[in-house]
Amino acid sequence: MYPVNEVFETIQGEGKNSGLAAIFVRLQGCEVGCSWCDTKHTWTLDPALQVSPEQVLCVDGEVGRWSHYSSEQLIDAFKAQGFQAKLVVITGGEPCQYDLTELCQALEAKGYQVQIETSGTELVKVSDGAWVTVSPKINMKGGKAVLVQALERANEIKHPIARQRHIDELDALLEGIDLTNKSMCLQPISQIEAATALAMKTCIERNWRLSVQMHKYLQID
Ligand SMILES: C[S@@+](CC[C@H](N)C(=O)[O-])C[C@H]1O[C@@H](n2cnc3c(N)ncnc32)[C@H](O)[C@@H]1O
Ligand SMILES: Nc1nc2[nH]cc(C(=O)O)c2c(=O)[nH]1
Ligand code: SF4
Ligand SMILES: [Mg+2]
Repeated sequence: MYPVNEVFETIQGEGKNSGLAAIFVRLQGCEVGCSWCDTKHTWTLDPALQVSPEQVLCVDGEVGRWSHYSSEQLIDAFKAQGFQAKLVVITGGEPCQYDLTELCQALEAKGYQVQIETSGTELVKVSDGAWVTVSPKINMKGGKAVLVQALERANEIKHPIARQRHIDELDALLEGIDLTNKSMCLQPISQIEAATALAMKTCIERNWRLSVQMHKYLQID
C-alpha cells in the first residue's frame, strides 16, 4: 500500500515529457526539506489527515491529506475517473522512500508508461522500464552513495537552479557519472526572472533543455 496525497490528470509541465497528457500520483511524505519546495504540504504523514480513498481523487491544494492505495486500487480509480493519459507520473513528496517496483510493474502490465520524479536522496527501486527523473538535492539527507545510484539510474537529470553556485554544485556532483543517453534539464526555481535567464544561457551553452514548469505559467495543476 502507498500513501497517496492526490491523483489527477493534467499536462506534464516539467522535463523532457513536458506537454504530454499525464496522470499524476503524488505520494505523501518527504524528509528532505528544500526551502523552496512547492509542495510542502506533502512532507508529513499526519495520522489526523488520513481520509477515505475517494477523497484523494482530486487536487489537494495545500492540505496534506492522504489515503492508502494498492496498485490495483489505483488502476481501478484511473478507469472510474475516465482518465485517458497513457503516462503515469509518480511524484511526491519523495516517492522513492517507498519500493515502487510492484507499482511500476502493475501499471506497465496495463500499458502505461511510468515516470518517477525523485530527489536522489533514497535508493531508486523501480521497474526496468520506468523513466526516472532525478532532481538531485545536494548536501541533503541520503548521502553520496545513494545519490550516485539514483544518478546512474536516471534517464533524466533535471536540476532546479537560482544561482551560478547551483550549476557549479551540479557539475561537481556529475563528475564520474556517464551522461550518455541522459536528458539534461535546468529548471528555474519559482519562475524567478534571473534564474530563468541563467538557465537559458547555460542550456544554450551546453545544448541542454530548459524546463520552465509550464503548468505554473498555464495556471493549471
Ligand atoms: C515537488 S518535487 C517531488 C519529487 C521529489 N521529491 C523531487 O524533489 O524530485 C517535484 C519537482 O519539483 C521541483 N520543484 C519543487 N519546488 C520547486 C520550485 N519552487 N521551483 C522549481 N522547481 C521546483 C523539484 O526539484 C522536482 O523536480
Ligand atoms: N502539471 C504538472 N507537471 C508536473 N511535473 C512534475 C510535477 C511534480 O510536482 O512533480 C508536476 C506538477 O505538479 N504538475
Ligand atoms: S525533495 Fe522534493 S518534495 Fe522533498 S522538499 Fe525537496 S522538492 Fe520538496
Ligand atoms: Mg509540482
